[in-house]
Amino acid sequence: MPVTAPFPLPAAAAPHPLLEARGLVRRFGGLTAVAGIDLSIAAGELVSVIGPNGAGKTTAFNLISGLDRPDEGSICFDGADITGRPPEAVAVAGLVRTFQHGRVFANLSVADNVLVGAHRRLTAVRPAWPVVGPLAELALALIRPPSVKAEEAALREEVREILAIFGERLLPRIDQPAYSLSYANRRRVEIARALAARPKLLLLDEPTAGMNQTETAEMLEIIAALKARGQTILLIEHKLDMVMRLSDRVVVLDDGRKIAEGLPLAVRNDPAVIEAYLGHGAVGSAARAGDDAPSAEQPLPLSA
Ligand SMILES: Nc1ncnc2c1ncn2[C@@H]1O[C@H](COP(=O)(O)OP(=O)(O)OP(=O)(O)O)[C@@H](O)[C@H]1O
Repeated sequence: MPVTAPFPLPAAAAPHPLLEARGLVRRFGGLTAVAGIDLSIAAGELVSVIGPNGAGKTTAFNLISGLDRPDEGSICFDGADITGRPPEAVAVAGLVRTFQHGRVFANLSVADNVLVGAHRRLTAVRPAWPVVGPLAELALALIRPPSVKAEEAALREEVREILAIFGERLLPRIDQPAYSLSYANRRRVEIARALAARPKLLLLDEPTAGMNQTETAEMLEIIAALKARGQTILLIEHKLDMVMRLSDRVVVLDDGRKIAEGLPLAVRNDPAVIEAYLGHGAVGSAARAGDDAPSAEQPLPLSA
């Protein structure tokens, strides 16, 4: 499914890497969920984070996106220190995420859900006046002068372009409330909303969780097309086929630590990675059987 929308991507102002997290630590009581992780991503890269259940992937995402604060470590994004900053500020900086289980505004239409993502980009209806700004915004929203109407019309057109990325999945439902959508469509709407913010870095937390094979294949094509037009993406994904096909680089977490990082095939064949998924015995028996590692036809048994 081709990405037809030509809407522009924001340019990253910073020298590479776009994101650089160093020494991230997050403890929950006696449990260290993230135990000193470094993670970087350059503009235009697609990096996947994989690892067994409980490895610390979502916790790391929460730290990077401002949903949670690290106990130790620093996060630099596009040249600015965003460590411990709230999610709204991180999103304004250009780092936008989606969630493992998909979050949409159930009573808003598909179009309005996506428009919410573009809210920060409004200028005509959001005068940057101190103190009276919010009141002026309310007045402008009620009066709707031509400048506000023109901005809204342009954004609504952009929403259509973004929805077109998902083929016929969302466009015919543009005015339907999100609660009436299928699970897979709600997840697509969430990604569309993230794209409406024109993120410099898009964090996708298991975008195909709960999707069937056809839906997963479609999502793979969409992510590949986003990548092809230069979108920088950090992806958590359990489906290894997808990871292998999409990633420039793969980071493997286990027990809160980074145990491997590199090109997809190298990571897949890394004994430490195989061990993390299969345990010592499985690596031993694979070697005895003459296999160095699970092959592309015999993927690591990542959980769905
Ligand atoms: N808020 C929390 N309070 C206590 N423990 C937590 C909290 N959030 C995560 N954990 C624990 O931290 C560890 C890492 O969890 P996390 O969700 O980051 O793993 P994950 O790699 O994303 O797993 P999955 O693939 O199952 O989503 C787990 O042991 C989890 O139970």
